[in-house]
Amino acid sequence: MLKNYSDQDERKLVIKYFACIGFSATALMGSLAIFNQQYILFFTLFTCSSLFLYSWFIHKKEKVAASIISYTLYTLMLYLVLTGGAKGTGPIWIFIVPPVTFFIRGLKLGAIDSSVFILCIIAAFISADYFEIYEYNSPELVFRIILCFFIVVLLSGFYEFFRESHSKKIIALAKENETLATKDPLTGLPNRRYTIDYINELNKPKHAPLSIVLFDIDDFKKINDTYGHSVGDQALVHLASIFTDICCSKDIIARWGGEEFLLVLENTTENAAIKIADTLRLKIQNTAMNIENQSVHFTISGGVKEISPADSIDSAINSADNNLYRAKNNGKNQICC
Ligand SMILES: Nc1nc2c(ncn2[C@@H]2O[C@H](COP(=O)(O)OP(=O)(O)OP(=O)(O)O)[C@@H](O)[C@H]2O)c(=O)[nH]1
Repeated sequence: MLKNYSDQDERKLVIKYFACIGFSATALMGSLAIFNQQYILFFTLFTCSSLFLYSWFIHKKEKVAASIISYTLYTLMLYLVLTGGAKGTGPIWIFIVPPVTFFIRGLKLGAIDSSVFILCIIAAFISADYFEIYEYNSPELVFRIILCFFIVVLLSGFYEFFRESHSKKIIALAKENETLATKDPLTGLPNRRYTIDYINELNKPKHAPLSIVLFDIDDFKKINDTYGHSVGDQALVHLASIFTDICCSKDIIARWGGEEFLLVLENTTENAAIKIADTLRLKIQNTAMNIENQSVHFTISGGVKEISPADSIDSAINSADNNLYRAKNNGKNQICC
């Protein structure tokens, strides 16, 4: 049950933030346009403002919201370049495009959009002149605006590239830390800390009855003493793999510590848990491990306890431990409840 790490939530927030800014800015500029009796400009800004507002209300499909914001912005910018905007100041707004595009569309789509947008901007400047829509008096200024825009695209692209790679490194580190904190490094099974949290989470009426089985390998000290600690480690890995093979995907088998394993069974009564534990016990007894060309058989003992949502987890584990103790005292290789 590893967490799903991504920077998707941050990106959603940035999309909402841009939708809000886009709405406010275009609404304000629209008000100025109507004040200056520029009705076409007012209508264009009012339409853009509505689209920004609409994208703010899109909660689940953030890619759709990002596309609406981007394409609304591109269209508005092209319109401003083509018509000159208010008194020829239209083109200065195009510098908003690169950071917004890279922030909300990501590096790849941002780079594609920015490249296409530069070509469209050049075409818009040429068309404004060719179709006599607006006359830009200084070709040098137009050239410098385009050049400067290109530099801002490069800088925004670099920034997004470093931001994305840094974010990927942090996500990988967080995943690695979570694995280290929740898994036993030898067997790869969940560790005690993770399992306690898991049982607490699971101990709810909808999963009841919940049963646990605490297993302990019989006479494991002999394995270490006879073959050495590293063979003992291999034996633990061997037994862990038998446990995982037999358990259902919804059950969890954890390394509880040393040579102890804990099985957690949701919606399972004590009687059913005993049967499952006995199946595991027999499987382990009958599956030999090859150690130094000898077939070595292991046996396990287990203590079962059914937990109800009102029970404390600590006392349930203590009861399972007491039952395991009885299984050991009764001659090992058995399950007690
Ligand atoms: N190789 C290895 N041995 C471990 C590990 N953790 C615990 N052990 C060994 O497990 C053994 C447990 O010994 P005991 O508590 O005496 O239990 P036992 O020999 O299994 O006897 P019973 O529990 O009475 O059946 C000790 O020798 C520990 O060193 C581990 O991670 N690797």
